[in-house]
Amino acid sequence: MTNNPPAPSLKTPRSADSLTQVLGKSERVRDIVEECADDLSSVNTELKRELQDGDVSPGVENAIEKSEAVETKVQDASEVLSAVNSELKEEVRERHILEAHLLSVSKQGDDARHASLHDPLTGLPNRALFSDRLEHGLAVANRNGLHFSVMFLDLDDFKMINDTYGHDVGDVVLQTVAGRLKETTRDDDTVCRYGGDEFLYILMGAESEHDIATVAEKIINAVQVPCAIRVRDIDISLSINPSIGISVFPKDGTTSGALLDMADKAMYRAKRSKAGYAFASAD
Ligand SMILES: Nc1nc2c(ncn2[C@@H]2O[C@H](COP(=O)(O)OP(=O)(O)OP(=O)(O)O)[C@@H](O)[C@H]2O)c(=O)[nH]1
Repeated sequence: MTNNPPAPSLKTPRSADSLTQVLGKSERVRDIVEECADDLSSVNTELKRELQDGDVSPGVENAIEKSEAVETKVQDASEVLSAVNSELKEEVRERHILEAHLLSVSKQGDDARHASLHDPLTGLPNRALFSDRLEHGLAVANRNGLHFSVMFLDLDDFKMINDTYGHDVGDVVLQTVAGRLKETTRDDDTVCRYGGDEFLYILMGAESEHDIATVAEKIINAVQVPCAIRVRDIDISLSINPSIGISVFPKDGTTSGALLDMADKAMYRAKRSKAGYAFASAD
């Protein structure tokens, strides 16, 4: 039987801060060693003067020689320590640069991830993130026998705002509406910008039509509040109504596609009837 050597364990490299602490300790040791070298040197100088002034025994002469040898060693050690500390200082400097670079790369990764999952105009989750959350919601609801609903919200006559006041004003309206939708969302829920003037909600937990309708009314009331916008130095107030279609899991569908499709159709019914919101129906 052959004994394989144990795999080398990978240790996390020391951080620049931790290396700085080591450097601090090493510099304190170097200071002490330097001090010892200076003390030894002055003692040895004194002893040598005594040696020149008078007779001393061979034993003392021997001791002085040894003491001078120790002085040389301590001085050498102090120089080596200084050189080691200089290298350590350079290491700390490089580690700082490396850490700053890693931080910036990691931030760029976070920013790119955030950008790929959020709508740049409103900051809301985008379609991709919504799909992910919807699939997750389906899995959780399936596993635990829970209910949830999907709301498809489309703004009424939004094109008219763009056509009348310009695209930039339309953008501000979309941002204002998005902010209000976010405010009416609970932590468990998700709201996303699906595209153009369309938004989607996942409403976890609400089971009865009455509860879901209450949330839909709350959303409509929030969106309907007139938007105060300054257009080319003139303050205007723009009102917009949403139409909401609602599908409920598992009654109206058990896949994301089916739930979105049912909510979309219900939204068009709500828009046609100007009812504000409508639940999906089998017809
Ligand atoms: N300002 C702005 N407009 C956008 C943006 N994305 C899409 N739109 C416009 O949003 C409008 C959406 O129009 P529709 O939903 O088809 O029409 P609508 O006027 O809302 O009519 P209904 O939905 O039938 O009530 C179009 O004019 C698009 O050009 C955007 O990011 N900013």
